[in-house]
Amino acid sequence: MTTNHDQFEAEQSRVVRVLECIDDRLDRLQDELKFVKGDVVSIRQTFWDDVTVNMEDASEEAETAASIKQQAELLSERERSYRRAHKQAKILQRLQQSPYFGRIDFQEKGELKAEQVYLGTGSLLDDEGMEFLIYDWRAPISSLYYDYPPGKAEYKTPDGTISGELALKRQFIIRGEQIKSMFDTGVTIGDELLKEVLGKQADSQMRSIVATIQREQNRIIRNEHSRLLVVQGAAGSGKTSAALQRVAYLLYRYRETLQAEQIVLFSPNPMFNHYVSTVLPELGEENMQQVTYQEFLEHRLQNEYVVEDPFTLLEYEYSAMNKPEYTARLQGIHYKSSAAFLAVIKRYVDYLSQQGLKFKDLTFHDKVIITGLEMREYFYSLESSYSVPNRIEIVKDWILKRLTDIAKQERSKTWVEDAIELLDKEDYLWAHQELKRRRGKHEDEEAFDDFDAERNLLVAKLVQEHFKPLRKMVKQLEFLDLSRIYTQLFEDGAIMEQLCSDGERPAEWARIASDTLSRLKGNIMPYEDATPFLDLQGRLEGVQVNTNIRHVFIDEGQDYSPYQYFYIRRMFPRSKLTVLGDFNQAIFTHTGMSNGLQEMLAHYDEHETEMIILARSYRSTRPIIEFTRQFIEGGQEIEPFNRDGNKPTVTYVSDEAELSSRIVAQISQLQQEGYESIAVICKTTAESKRAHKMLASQLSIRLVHKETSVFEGGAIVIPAYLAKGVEFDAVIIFDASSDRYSKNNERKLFYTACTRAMHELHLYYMNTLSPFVTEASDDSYTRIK
Ligand SMILES: Nc1ncnc2c1ncn2[C@@H]1O[C@H](COP(=O)(O)OP(=O)(O)OP(=O)(O)O)[C@@H](O)[C@H]1O
Repeated sequence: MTTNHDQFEAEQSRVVRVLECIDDRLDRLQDELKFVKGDVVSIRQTFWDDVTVNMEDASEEAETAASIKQQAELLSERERSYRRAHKQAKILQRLQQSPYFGRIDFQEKGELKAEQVYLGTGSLLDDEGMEFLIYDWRAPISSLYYDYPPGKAEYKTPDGTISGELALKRQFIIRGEQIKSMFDTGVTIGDELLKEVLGKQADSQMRSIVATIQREQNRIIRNEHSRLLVVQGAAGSGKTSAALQRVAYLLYRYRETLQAEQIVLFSPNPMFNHYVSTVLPELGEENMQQVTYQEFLEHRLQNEYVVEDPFTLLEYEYSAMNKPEYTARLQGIHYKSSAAFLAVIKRYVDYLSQQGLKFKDLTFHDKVIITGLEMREYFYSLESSYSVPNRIEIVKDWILKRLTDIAKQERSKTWVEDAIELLDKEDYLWAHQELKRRRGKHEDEEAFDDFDAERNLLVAKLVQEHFKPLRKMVKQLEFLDLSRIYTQLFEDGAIMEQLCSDGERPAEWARIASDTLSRLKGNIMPYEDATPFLDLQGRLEGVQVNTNIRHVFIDEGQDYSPYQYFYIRRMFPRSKLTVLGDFNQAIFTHTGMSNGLQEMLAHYDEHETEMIILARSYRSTRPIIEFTRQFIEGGQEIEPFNRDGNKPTVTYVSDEAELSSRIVAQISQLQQEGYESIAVICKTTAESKRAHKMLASQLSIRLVHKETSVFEGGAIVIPAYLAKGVEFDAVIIFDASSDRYSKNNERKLFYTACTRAMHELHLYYMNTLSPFVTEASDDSYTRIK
């Protein structure tokens, strides 16, 4: 009978054997790499030596081209081999650190014996190339490990479903050639390993979760059929983690056709980009593109406007309640983010198709040469059944042609005479040679009118140079006055009346309109106007969509409005979409995930859509989850992962001096207990600055602001909305008083802030405590006087 000890010994000696194989393979690969690298270098150095360059006649030219092509092909083949070998070496080096983390024994129906399947972060074949010593965690068979306890099980392959019996499921923690721990599990992925992983301290960068992916997370990762995959998950339920593993999975599954740069992740802020940037390289994959929605907008708006950042908008939402225009602005934000406003923009384009387009005057040397009015008349004289973008295209060609004529007339103007006098010798030389070239064969013959001909050439060139910027502008359709077209919607009440009935317009429309106009005066585009503005531009000029992108991921999906969803979908028409969010963390008052998503869902057939709910939360200890889930509606549904810890504390302080000394003492104590990442979370930037000023004189603490792009450990002060998506060993809520967090729109912000804590959560308040806490049960936290 085999004992546990025997099993351990057997596994241990297998680890040693596999590592020997890895070492051996790596040695050979290093030699190969050296060799191929040598090849590449020498081909590059002697590239031209081996090419016969001869341009005497057409056939020689063709031969030269063929010889260059041959050399280039050889070079790129060698470079490809190098990259392949390099990637393989990287995988082996990773496996050297820890060859595998799991084993399953699976007996396929009809087979006599169970196959032992060891799972790691890459695959490894034995020397004969017959048997897998390690399976990549993304291989079809590996999904058994994540999906089933021992017993009947099945997995999908591209050729169909394979069923059988799972006889054993074993987990390992292996470092180098040592098995540190090993246990057999009954349930899907045993709690033991997960507890161990989750009990660790926060890293300054996110970790990969391959060894402990949970069954419902695996559904997200391996989903292949949905065009729209929506994940609604509690705070800390592993949405971001699952999304990143999904990227790694897709890159593996479709490795022949899908590149990392064909995947885009919309992330909440630049710091988050840094936080998640190591997960994919750790798994041997390249990072996908990452972009914040604001960067995405700014890229499309080019230089015309700077887009107001969403954080400024949030600050406004949470701190400008007393301003006179507050209600109108909020209503405006809400309206401009809605599907109703999208419908207005569509109708506005129909309206503009008949009347109302604005064009800019074109000036040359401070003189108007083609008026906006002329362009408008020309536009509306065109066949009205043509689409607006088509007609704009025709107007563009018409303007360019007119510019050519105008340029010709300019040649006789005095400014040209003057400018010609100032030309360099090189210009004259150019004209001389150009003339010769144009004459071709008779180049030796000097004609008596050469002087005039050269001068004419110079004049034409000079005028052309002066018209270049203008032509460029026209080609970029800048003659269309988009700003005025957009503002007209707010200026001219009659248009809006025509576009939507009284009931459809928000009650405060007049104030929204005047507030919008005053905001659009500068070159800062309000956040809520940027998307409709760009959409309008696309509808008038023709959209330049991105068909290269195959997968778009939207993290913190609850913070995107219906209009933004629509716009993203339109910009990436060939892309599948994965949206991850938590409507309980919808901190922008104007959005609300269900709204935006419901609009989206309507655009997809049911069979193309999947919604997965993650109810289990892994980030925080059980006491923290039991405390925080009371702040939100339906919070009881959130299931804490069973990890013990201290109850959150709530401390009353009488004044700011006490607040600061208590927090300083708390941070020191946490540091003594070994916690490294400690965040003092504030409601706004203003509060963060104040808190930082108070604390920085007594201990080393950094202030995080919206431009911070690197996520580091240590003690920090951070506004709640920037802490989205990230986590800390310990969280201190700087001011949990009722005057900070009591209104409905502050509830989710408060919840988001508190759920950033992994191991410890401490709240401080002056005067009265936030009702979100007083409504929670007394025994879910410890009161400190
Ligand atoms: N299967 C898992 N195995 C190990 N750790 C996990 C697993 N799932 C989640 N975690 C851990 O739980 C924490 C929270 O995960 P993640 O940030 O992905 O959650 P989230 O749903 O995106 O959270 P939030 O919405 O609050 O930002 C991370 O530390 C992550 O490593």
